Amino acid sequence: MSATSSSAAPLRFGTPGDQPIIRIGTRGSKLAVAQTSIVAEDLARLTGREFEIIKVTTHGDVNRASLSTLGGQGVFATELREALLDGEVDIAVHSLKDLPTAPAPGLQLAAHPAREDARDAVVARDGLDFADLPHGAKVGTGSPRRRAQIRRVRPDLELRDIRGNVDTRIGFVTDGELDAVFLATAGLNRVGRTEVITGFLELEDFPTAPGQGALAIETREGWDLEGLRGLDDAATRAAADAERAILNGLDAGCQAPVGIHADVRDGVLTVLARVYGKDALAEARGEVAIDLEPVYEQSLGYARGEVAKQDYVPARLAAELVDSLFAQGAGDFIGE
Ligand SMILES: NCc1[nH]cc(CCC(=O)O)c1CC(=O)O
Repeated sequence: MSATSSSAAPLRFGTPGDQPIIRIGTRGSKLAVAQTSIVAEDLARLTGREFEIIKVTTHGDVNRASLSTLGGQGVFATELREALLDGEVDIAVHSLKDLPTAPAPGLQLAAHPAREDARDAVVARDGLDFADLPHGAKVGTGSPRRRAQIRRVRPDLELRDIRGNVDTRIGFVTDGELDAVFLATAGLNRVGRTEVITGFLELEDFPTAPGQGALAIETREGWDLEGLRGLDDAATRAAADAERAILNGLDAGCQAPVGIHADVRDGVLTVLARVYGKDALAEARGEVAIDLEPVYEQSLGYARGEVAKQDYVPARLAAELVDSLFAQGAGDFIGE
């Protein structure tokens, strides 16, 4: 049984009708509730139904240990998935980057809304951009990927392992303890804190975590809702599938020192993947023309194991890149 709680004033969206309210599960953090509210508003508009947000407390929220010691894998997703399977909620909204790549039996990834900005943001004192940080500045991040990327370009910076929600991390800078922290731009935008951003880490040098900036709408397998597909963005889905197929192919979790970013522009899927070792780097990039129309149906079949890797363009490109990364020693870096 997962811990669910509803606040005094229920969070409802849409107009009450004859049909039952649809319950949307989410983590209780400000970011989770903010992004789930955006989804609920869109769903109300697309389906004409009424929705209520149910907060589910997850292991990742209760345990305040550093994510690197927690191990990462699914700490935020497991209880939400249990609530879905138990029928306590009908829909779960996840940050895609926190969702394990292994398929969850009995559940389906029903939609990926259009992705937000995938870049990491710099939040620094005095409006400083990354390049302006003085020699030896104290910077905080709990992410092994961000640590590796920063170490490569600015070995002079003093790295501190921090974690906590968006407000906590911004607080390290505003209270003067650190010179800068790094957060997902998407999260800052969704909670309405865009104004704290003092710079961006561009994806070319700082490819982010697979799925960063994207959301996943999960439901019980076979559960369908008229209009739900209207929320799905084919380009986001293709990019997300490619990124997650690489993570899965590397046998790496969301805490691995891996940066992967894919996007679709003008009918071309471009994927960049980097695996960071102590002193070395494995990099692979690829491009392929993609027809987004069939991606939706194919992607659902691919998730169920009914569409083979070699028949699904994003997965095929991902498999090629994984081979190349392993040939460059990525397997050793992941274990380091
Ligand atoms: N690991 C926590 C987490 N999960 C999703 C986001 C941001 C929103 C997103 O990437 O969609 C964050 C915070 C962060 O990394 O700054």
